[in-house]
Amino acid sequence: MVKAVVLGAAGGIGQPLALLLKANPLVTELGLFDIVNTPGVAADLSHISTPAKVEGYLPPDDGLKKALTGADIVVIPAGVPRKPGMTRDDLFKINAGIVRDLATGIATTAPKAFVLVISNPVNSTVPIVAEVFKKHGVFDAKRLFGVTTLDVVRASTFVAEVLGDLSAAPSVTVPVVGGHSGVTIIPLLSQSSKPLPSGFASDKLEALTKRVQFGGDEVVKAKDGAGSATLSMAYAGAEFASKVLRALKGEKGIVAPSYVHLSAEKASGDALKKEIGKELEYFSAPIELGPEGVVSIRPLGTLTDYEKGLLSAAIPELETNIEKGVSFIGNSKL
Ligand SMILES: NC(=O)C1=CN([C@@H]2O[C@H](COP(=O)(O)OP(=O)(O)OC[C@H]3O[C@@H](n4cnc5c(N)ncnc54)[C@H](O)[C@@H]3O)[C@@H](O)[C@H]2O)C=CC1
Ligand SMILES: O=C([O-])CC(=O)C(=O)O
Repeated sequence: MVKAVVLGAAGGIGQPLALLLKANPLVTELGLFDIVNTPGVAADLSHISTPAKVEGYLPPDDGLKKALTGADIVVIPAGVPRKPGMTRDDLFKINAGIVRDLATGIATTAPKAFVLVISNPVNSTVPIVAEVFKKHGVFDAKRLFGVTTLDVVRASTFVAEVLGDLSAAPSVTVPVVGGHSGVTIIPLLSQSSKPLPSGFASDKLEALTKRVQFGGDEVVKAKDGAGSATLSMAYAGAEFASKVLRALKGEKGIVAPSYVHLSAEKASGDALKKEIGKELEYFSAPIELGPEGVVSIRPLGTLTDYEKGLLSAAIPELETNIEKGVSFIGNSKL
């Protein structure tokens, strides 16, 4: 029996993500929470002929607590999306408080659940969840994940496009490490499972790297005020959730990049800090998953000089984003 819960389930990401979780045969119960519209979304999904029993909850009558009771995995896409001209950090003002309050609900009702944070800015919202959990004495770094899968999905697609064979996209794997905003997104294209064409020019490599780093902006611009990536994010979120669930069920050797606290597995986390050359608390790297969550954090491996430059450029912004999330909770009473 597996209960999955989506917080922000009526939104642009929440609805298609809930659909994909309803379609996942590993899920037997699906709890949907939002401040609006969840009864309708739940009624609609409940007619789909898959195992999951679906319930929708709203804030009155302890809806958050009811949604979270018995949760094994909680996915959080609640919060406002970007409009053209905004950075992800501009969302902090509104989303930090939303994520803090939802994290408080999880800490008190489902402290053992795996928590997958989608709400932006991920580089700061994951530390917010961790700090809330620490205040409640329930923080387990192995179970907290910032969802960076969309960067990986984009890298696979864009590399396949460069190779002129979109049908290769599902089998192209590119480690994307660092964080989830602009220059903190570091695609390690030299490690693509399908190499780029030999003699791939450096200006093309730079353009491809930038496309992965700023793929979110491409969608924000195209949607022209109507929000940011929702469908590709729902796909990516469901992919990552499915890997976490398969690992929970005992499948071995599942690896997926995610933004985690580097204490999640001490030896490999410390080794990664050495590779990065900085005492960062959080970083996105390929993670081996198991029934208890993080089993180990994989090393970055050999970086090209260009990728080393990307890493150096990412570190100051990551540090600032992490500190912003940590100090938001700071000494505040919850
Ligand atoms: N990690 C990633 O790769 C990505 C993250 N995002 C982020 O995901 C978030 C959601 O994006 P969209 O779904 O497009 O936005 P949206 O506005 O369509 O949906 C957000 C939903 O959250 C709900 N919500 C607001 N406050 C809430 C609360 N206190 N409790 C529960 N639900 C609440 C809203 O009612 C709405 O239904 C944004 O912060 C966006 O930046 C978006 C794409 C990719
Ligand atoms: O760009 C945004 O604001 C949404 C997001 O995180 C992405 O699409 O990667």
